[in-house]
Amino acid sequence: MKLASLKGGRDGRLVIVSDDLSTCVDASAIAPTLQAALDDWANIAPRLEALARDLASGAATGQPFDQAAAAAPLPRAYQWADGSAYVNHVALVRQARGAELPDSFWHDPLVYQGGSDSFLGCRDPIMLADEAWGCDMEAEIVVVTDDVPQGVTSQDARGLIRLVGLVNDVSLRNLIPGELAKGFGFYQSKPASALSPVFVTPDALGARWREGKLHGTLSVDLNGKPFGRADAAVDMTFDFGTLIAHLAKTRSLGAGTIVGSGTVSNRDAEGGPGRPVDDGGLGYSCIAEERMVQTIQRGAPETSFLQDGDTVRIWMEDEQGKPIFGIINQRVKRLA
Ligand SMILES: O=C(O)/C=C/C(=O)CC(=O)CC(=O)O
Repeated sequence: MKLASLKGGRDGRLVIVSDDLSTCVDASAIAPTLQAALDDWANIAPRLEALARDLASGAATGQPFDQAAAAAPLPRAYQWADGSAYVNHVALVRQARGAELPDSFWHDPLVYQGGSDSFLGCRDPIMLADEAWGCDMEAEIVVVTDDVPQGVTSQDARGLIRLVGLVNDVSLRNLIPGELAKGFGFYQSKPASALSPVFVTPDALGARWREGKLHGTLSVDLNGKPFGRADAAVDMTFDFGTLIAHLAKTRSLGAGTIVGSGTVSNRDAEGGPGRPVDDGGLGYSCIAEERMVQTIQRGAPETSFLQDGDTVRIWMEDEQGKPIFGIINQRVKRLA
């Protein structure tokens, strides 16, 4: 089942979207918002599934689904906890700012809590006040949990994942070093993130969803050119079950918690940090990685961070080449 929230009010209006994303049907008579559905998932989900079957069979009349009219599936959420499960990414961004990579990062997940009071829709602009802040995209996978009990095992946590989607976890690279040095973690360096227009239940992902990971190429284009083609399941050191168990070690998690994978990042076939797509590699899911590789190879970064007017496109295709979660397609806009 695929779910979205059409823009309207603070929390949007819940719709069920057809598999091919062409049509949707209002589900607000069952649950007005996605959060309301998650709050009572065991009872609500079977009713939503029945409506999804009616949409697929034609028994329910759909309307055209316009991704541009979609808010984030959860326009605001009780919690957004972003992991950093691709240690290749952490190694490169740390190298870029001269910070060490502790060995513990290979067995103890790194997580921060991001702002969840306003997620951007998939076509909302990235409002940037100052290009000197070093604006970067980070293409990631997210899952949404049901209620998670404190102390859950990673195996049980996998069974509490209700939805899967994509995020652009926008980062301001040049604010990060000073902010992390203060000791309380990210705040100003993590502006609003954008979510994919559609979230999908794990069962509807078939074989792409296994062992707590999403399998498939996460495509990232920068200004219309291929920039990243990494596989989301490859080099993911911590699966989502492990990330959730880490989050719930000392407290329970409320239904609707969004958990991020961290920037998807693959090493290249020779074990190196990766090559650009136009050089035959899998590219990068953020600009900071490419800049670091350029610095290693040629002594200085060449690719600019995001400027006014730049566009970022993030999506994952199914076997027929159709976007599974819709497309995040954002333009950077100077904040006047
Ligand atoms: O350590 C840094 O300089 C920056 C790290 C990130 O941006 C981490 C993050 O958001 C999680 C991730 O994408 O892996």
